[in-house]
Amino acid sequence: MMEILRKSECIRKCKKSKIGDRLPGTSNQEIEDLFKRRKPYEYLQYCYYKLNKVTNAASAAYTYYVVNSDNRDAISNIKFYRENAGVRDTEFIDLELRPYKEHYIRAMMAYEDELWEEVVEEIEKALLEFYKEEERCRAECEGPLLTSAPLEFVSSMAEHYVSMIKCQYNCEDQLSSVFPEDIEDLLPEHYHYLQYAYYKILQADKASEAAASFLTFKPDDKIMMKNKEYFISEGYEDTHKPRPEVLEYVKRREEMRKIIEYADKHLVTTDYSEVSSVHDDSMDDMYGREEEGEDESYKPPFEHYMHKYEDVGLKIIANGNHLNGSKRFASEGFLKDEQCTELSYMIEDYYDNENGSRIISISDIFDKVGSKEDELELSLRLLLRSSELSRHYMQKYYNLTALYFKKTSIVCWGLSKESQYNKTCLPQEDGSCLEDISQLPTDDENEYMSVLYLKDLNNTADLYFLNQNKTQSRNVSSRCGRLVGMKPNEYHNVTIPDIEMRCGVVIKYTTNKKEEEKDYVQTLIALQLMEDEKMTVARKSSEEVLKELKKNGTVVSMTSNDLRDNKAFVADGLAKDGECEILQKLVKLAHLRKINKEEVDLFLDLAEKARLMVEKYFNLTRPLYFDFTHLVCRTAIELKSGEERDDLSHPVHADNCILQPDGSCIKSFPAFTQRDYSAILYLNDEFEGGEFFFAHSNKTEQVQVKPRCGRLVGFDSKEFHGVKAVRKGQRCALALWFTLNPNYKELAHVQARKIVSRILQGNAKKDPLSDLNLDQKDRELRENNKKSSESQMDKGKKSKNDDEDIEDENFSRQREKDSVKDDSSQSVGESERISDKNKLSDSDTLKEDSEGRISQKDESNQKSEFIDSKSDSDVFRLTDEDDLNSMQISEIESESVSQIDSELEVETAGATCSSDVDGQEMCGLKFEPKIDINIKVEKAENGLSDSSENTESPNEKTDL
Ligand SMILES: O=C(O)CCC(=O)C(=O)O
Ligand SMILES: [Fe+2]
Repeated sequence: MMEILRKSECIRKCKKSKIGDRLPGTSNQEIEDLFKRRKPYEYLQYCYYKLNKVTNAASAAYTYYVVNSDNRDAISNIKFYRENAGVRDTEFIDLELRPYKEHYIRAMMAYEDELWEEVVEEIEKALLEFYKEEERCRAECEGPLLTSAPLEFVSSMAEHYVSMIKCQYNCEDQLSSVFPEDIEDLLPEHYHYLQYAYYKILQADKASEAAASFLTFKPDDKIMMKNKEYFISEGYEDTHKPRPEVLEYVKRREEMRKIIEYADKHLVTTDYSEVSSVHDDSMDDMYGREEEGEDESYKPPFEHYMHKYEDVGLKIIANGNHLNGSKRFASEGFLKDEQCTELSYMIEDYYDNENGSRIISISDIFDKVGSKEDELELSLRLLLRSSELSRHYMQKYYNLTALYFKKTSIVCWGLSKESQYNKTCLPQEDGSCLEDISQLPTDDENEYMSVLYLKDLNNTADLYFLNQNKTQSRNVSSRCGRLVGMKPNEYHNVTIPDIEMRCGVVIKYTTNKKEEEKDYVQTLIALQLMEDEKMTVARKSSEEVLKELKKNGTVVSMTSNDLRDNKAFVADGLAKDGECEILQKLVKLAHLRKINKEEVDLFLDLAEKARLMVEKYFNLTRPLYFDFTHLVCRTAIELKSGEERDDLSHPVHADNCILQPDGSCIKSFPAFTQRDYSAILYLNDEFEGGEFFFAHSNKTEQVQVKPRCGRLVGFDSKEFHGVKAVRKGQRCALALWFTLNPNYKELAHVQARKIVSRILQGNAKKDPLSDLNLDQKDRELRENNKKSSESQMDKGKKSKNDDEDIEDENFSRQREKDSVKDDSSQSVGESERISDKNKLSDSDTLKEDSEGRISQKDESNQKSEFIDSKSDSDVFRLTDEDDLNSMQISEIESESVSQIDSELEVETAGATCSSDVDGQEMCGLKFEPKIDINIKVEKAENGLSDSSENTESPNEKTDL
């Protein structure tokens, strides 16, 4: 077969040099995805229903529900079949549940109950079935191939063969979907369980064999290596041998992998839009290229991690095979447009060096921060966050155990034209020039390098990678958020653009801790010190605000004790009725682009009060920062008379981790791990439903809180909670997420505060955002901002009683066992990426979180994914420049209240349809089995909306 692949490669080369590359073909991906999502069952259940075959319909509906448990129709259909069609629980059968899954699930349950014999029995059965299923899957790959373009015989064969192998290789991943999510390393996991269960039932020989089998899949697993030592020391060396089926399986996969790798390297069809071959070389390096000094031992771990990153928007667009060298890749999705702009601003006032490049180090930037207002500081923090994300990604991509920053800088080319005239300069990504490509440093095996581009330059300033002979190059264009990874000694050149500058964050990394960049670490420390200083000043004014709150009747009405020991509290009276009304209008008016400064000021003021309450109640020793703030109103869609809903508007989730089916919550990428505390300030109670509740890890309800104007619920972001559906009326709330990590400070918040303070002080400019980045203005603003935060704090004070001291006791009354977590080690930016795609394993959590981190252009999608589709939501956030700019308009237009009210009426009355994820309009829901709408309630087998412990709304009992 290898011979055929080689021949095919040869024919392609010939054709390509004469005729050019063939166009990319159409893919079956969409259809495959639909099947993966079990879409046909949705139709099937409807057809069965129409044919009056209710039990079959129920099973089809259930099969669909298993992987679409967020889907509104899937849920209401199950409910319908159970409650209206009398289908019993036992009759809901997952038609896709294969025996290997069933046994595996049973084994998991037995494991929970520590029934070791049963674990062994079930896992052994699961294994048998798994191998059978895997074989079946491979056999199915041998079907006909839908080729995209007519090929000659040899190439057809090669293409067919390779796609078959790829399909077969994929079988393991396909089978790894056991629950709705994939289980990574499902097959090895079997042996892990087996090893433990055999050990528990004192069959150490079998346990030792299972351990050896597991290690065949994962030879570096530390725990299992320890176990191995144990078994050997206990005299089970003889039995420490992998099972034959394991050896066979692993060997087969390795062979398949090699073929795929070869094919990817030599039979690749170029994607014109992303990576293109610039000048094709002659035929002479056609064979034996693998011997050309490329590191054959290197295998990018695409299989697991990299796919996970793709799911959250970090997508590999070219790997080493596409780029002429094994240790090169290009991925994208690392920065949003506005973040690129933000980072590009930072480098404007620096100078070029004699090469014509501009190299700005982290410490250069930090030096400027000292004398500037917050924006530069926040941009620097963004730089640190995105560098951290790049580091994290590089480490995973190259499968390294540790990777440290060695040199971090922003490098730009093209501001000065000098280098253009300097013919001896071969510009490099790190800002240096080579006279000759052979001058490249020799490989330092500890060193890696990445470039994160900040500009979209349409093929005018590409990076060219050369092959070992320097005869053939591949290029990657500069695009905002695109990351290129390489070894620093890779042969490459940069093209300098004609008119614009070409900028990227260039990082050199090292696997050697001793070489870690001091500047980077020192900058982090210095930023922290700055923070501490600022906080000392801020503390003073915060005491004032808290006093004021107390005086105005804000009370902590429920503490952790009243909230089933959740690390949480409820406070009342934080906002007055009039204030709640103003904020509700703000949501509507932002929508209509008519907001004014007082409203935004109030928004900021209340957000700040909420922040202080949380800080105070939890007795935090470190400051809390706004991570994300938004105002959201949900309007229920009218149901027909007789219709009821008992589902959830926000499914049970935690705000900073991903709730797993087993009740654990994974606090790691890609969750919003930086979020430490959450708070919701409610603005009204003229609606039905919409109760907030804390929940157990199994998603059942613990205790409810009924929203009302001025009521604040504050809690540790790790607490499980949810929101019941809004059945009637409109529910408005200000939702706030806080972080202890200043690197996640919300830039928009700082900017908005600045703009408002300027306007409030009568300094209004025509375009308040236009000069935010100018030094001089910044200095001026800094002063204003200081004053304004004080003035904001004083706002609304009528009389001041300095003798009245805050009773700290009430705030700190519920001092929790849990200490405040330090998340500063979390890699940044990660979560921002997630938001863009809503694709995590536990979609509930993501949906919640996703709202927080989206760029404006994504918002329409995001909103519709996130919201309860039986309600319509309006959102106001500070991240929209247009909204902030429109404050100017409202100053001039100055709306009358009656006008505003009539607009509101019109809007609310019209809000009876909502968009689903695909943007389709859905109106008038009926209780008939349906397809294509989303909502979330409990799994069918747990009983729908099984809310157990409803409590009354809380009483006011503790005085501030
Ligand atoms: O609106 C609420 O009461 C809570 C919302 C929430 O939990 C969230 O957005 O994460
Ligand atoms: Fe939440």
